[in-house]
Amino acid sequence: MASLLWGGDAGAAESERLNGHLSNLIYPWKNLRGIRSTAVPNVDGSVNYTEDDEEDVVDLAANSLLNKLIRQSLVESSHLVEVLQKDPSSPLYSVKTFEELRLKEELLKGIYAMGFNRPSKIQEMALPMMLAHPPQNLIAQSQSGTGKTAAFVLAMLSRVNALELFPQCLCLAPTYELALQTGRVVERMGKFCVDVQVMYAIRGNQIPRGTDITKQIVIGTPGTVLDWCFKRRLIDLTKIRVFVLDEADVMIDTQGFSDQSIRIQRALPSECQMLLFSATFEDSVWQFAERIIPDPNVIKLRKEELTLNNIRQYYVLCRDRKDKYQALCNIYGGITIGQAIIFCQTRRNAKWLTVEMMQDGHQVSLLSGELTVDQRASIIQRFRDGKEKVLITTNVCARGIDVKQVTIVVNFDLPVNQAEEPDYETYLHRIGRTGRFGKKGLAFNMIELDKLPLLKKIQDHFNSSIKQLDPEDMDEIEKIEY
Ligand SMILES: Nc1ncnc2c1ncn2[C@@H]1O[C@H](COP(=O)(O)OP(=O)(O)OP(=O)(O)O)[C@@H](O)[C@H]1O
Repeated sequence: MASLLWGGDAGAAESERLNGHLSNLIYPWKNLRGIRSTAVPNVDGSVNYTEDDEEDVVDLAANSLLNKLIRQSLVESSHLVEVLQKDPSSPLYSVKTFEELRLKEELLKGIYAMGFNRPSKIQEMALPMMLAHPPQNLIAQSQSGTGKTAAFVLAMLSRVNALELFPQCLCLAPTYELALQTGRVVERMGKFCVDVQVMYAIRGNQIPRGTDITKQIVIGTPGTVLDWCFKRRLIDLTKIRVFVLDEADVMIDTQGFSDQSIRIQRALPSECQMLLFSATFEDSVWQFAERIIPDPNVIKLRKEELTLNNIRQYYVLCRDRKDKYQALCNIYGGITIGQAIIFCQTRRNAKWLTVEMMQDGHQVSLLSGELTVDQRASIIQRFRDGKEKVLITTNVCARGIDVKQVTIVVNFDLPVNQAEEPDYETYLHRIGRTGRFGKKGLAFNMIELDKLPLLKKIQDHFNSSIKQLDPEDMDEIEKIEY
């Protein structure tokens, strides 16, 4: 199957250029929220940076892309899938194999070529609903990595008619890069569906006026899709059979996207199948989902809860950051550390610490918000491969990054919110583990005396004990095991 931005070799070349763009990880996320660009420490420990005390803003779209780039396999869950049917009296089907879905031969081949043996938990329930006749609408929510994209790509590919040369499936994504990622899944899964083609309705894809779009699947961002449908009349929405709204939680976070998506949805024919996916399900997502998906079935897979139960937590009282660093060195000298993640509240502290540690000969890498998503992905990959033993980071890494292999987490600064109150959720995300893995861990909090009340609040909030550690008492440090 081919993917074209617009027909002919020129289109293919352009597609390649955009895809290449993505793999070279050169995305200007840093500019999205007005964050200044600063340099990363050099290998020799020297550093050229503009010092800033900025905290990294968590960018949902960037995080989502990062998750996709670093994901290595399906995220399993021990929870049951919850299903809410539009018509509770109709039978509920679930499948344990892809064969049961009676897919086209070439599609089944594509699925197996991707290495999928059986449907994921959410796919077991979602696929029969999505492929049912007559088509059913669906709202599905499950954590990132549980197989949602693969599910709706399968639905789109199974519903297109390759012989009809006009857009039949329309998928909205919150960013250009996320649209390209979904397109890649369509290309891989549809590898043997030779006559099915994808087109990207994204900024920068200039289509001459009067062009007849012959590709069956269009993936794009709401603004450009709106433009192509209403202003330029390149897409006839009345012919769309499957409408997918992906990453709804990220979508509603971007101003204007909800309204644009709703405008597009309103112009679709009533028999068009409408599907909405989201990794999280706050009330705002739910309200949006209900506005845009009529008569939906709903599927939810709850996320594994994080717990502090298996984590031994310590705190060390320090005078200033130099003192914190000294305490860190003592801990480092006293216990055998495999790999550790150290969290700092500001980029400035993270950079300072990186330089100090490098100068002391540690293998350290720095992950912070000024890096492009691709650079972040490659730093995380290197860390996972054990190329660096310590990852120093800001809040940009607190969530969504799988730190299973890391047994030591250091809060070089306690996470606080803008009101200077403890940020409990971030604390939990930094050091918590899913109880299911039952893995043990150690957490060290470096705090100045005036931050002690914050620590106390964290302790009370989680009803867990955080023990004081004397950084000078090497005997005590050496007794710590994990
Ligand atoms: N049935 C399956 N068997 C094995 N691997 C699968 C299966 N379904 C999906 N995967 C793989 O698991 C990973 C996560 O799947 P997918 O991207 O579809 O999840 P997602 O829920 O859409 O995540 P996100 O919300 O981040 O997009 C991908 O690498 C995908 O190729």
